[in-house]
Amino acid sequence: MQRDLRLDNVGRRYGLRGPWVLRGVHLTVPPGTLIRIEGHNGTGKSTLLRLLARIDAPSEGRISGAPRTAYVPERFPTALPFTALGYLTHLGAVHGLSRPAATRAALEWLDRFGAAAYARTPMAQLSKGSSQKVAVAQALLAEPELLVLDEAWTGLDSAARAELERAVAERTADGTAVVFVDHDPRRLAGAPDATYTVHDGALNVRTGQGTSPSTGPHATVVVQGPSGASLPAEATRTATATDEPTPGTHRLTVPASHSDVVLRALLAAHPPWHVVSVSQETTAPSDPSAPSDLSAPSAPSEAESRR
Ligand SMILES: Nc1ncnc2c1ncn2[C@@H]1O[C@H](COP(=O)(O)OP(=O)(O)OP(=O)(O)O)[C@@H](O)[C@H]1O
Repeated sequence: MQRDLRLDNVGRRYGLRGPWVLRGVHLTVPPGTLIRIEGHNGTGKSTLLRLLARIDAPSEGRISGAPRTAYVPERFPTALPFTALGYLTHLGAVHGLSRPAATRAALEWLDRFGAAAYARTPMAQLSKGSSQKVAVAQALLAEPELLVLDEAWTGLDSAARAELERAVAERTADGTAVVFVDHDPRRLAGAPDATYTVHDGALNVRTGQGTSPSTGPHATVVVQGPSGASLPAEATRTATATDEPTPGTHRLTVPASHSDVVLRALLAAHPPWHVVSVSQETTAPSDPSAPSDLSAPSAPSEAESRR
């Protein structure tokens, strides 16, 4: 099965004679990549994400590839006749988990997002924030190959926002492709492999945001390993830069939102790597003016919500 999702010359308009919302869109989403989509209101970001999630079809052009996909829509339907746990368990079963495994996974995700107390609350009675946690949990539960997040952070409290950033970092390190839209430019700053802008119906790659992103908070992790050992693949894949200042001592620059995942990979290696220091820079990695010690990645700050 082809796991790369590919859009070739894709166009979408609503209605036979409606204006083109998107036209001539070419995009390939390889496994393990993190892609940010930005653009002004109403430019077609959600339209593009619905096409990527394959819940909408293009009016012209072709979409190929069939990764197992999970999607968090901009507006999650809450009036469902289930409890939060019942809904997630049902979806887990749809995704092929046994019922006990689905229940276990559902409870784990609700717990990670601080919503375990609402497991048995009917969906229709959940607050906006709690139902957003269910929306996010249903997508992560599926362990997808492609995760499509349409403003999934909106409505979450700061702990849950940080948890979702961690979950994205874990998924991409595991080979899941993640495509997201978020109104906060600081969301996963420095982490995306590519950023695209939707403008006038076209999708343009934003220059200066290639495989070595230079914006956003980064952490510098210094580790020492067994002599001659290579860094774990998960760590090198996530790092935006690595070097070996002295033999056996490696320095990795990683997006702050991904530092947990890198540390876990280093500590779980056989034999484990020795972590000498972790420090966070709150500005671009090239700016040496603001380093500060860090034992755990800080929660991202949130721009004022549009809604
Ligand atoms: N189901 C639909 N039927 C008709 N028009 C639609 C439909 N969905 C979107 N549109 C129109 O397509 C255009 C792009 O909408 P879309 O929601 O994709 O933009 P967006 O960039 O995600 O906007 P926002 O940032 O406000 O969420 C808008 O003009 C919108 O009115």
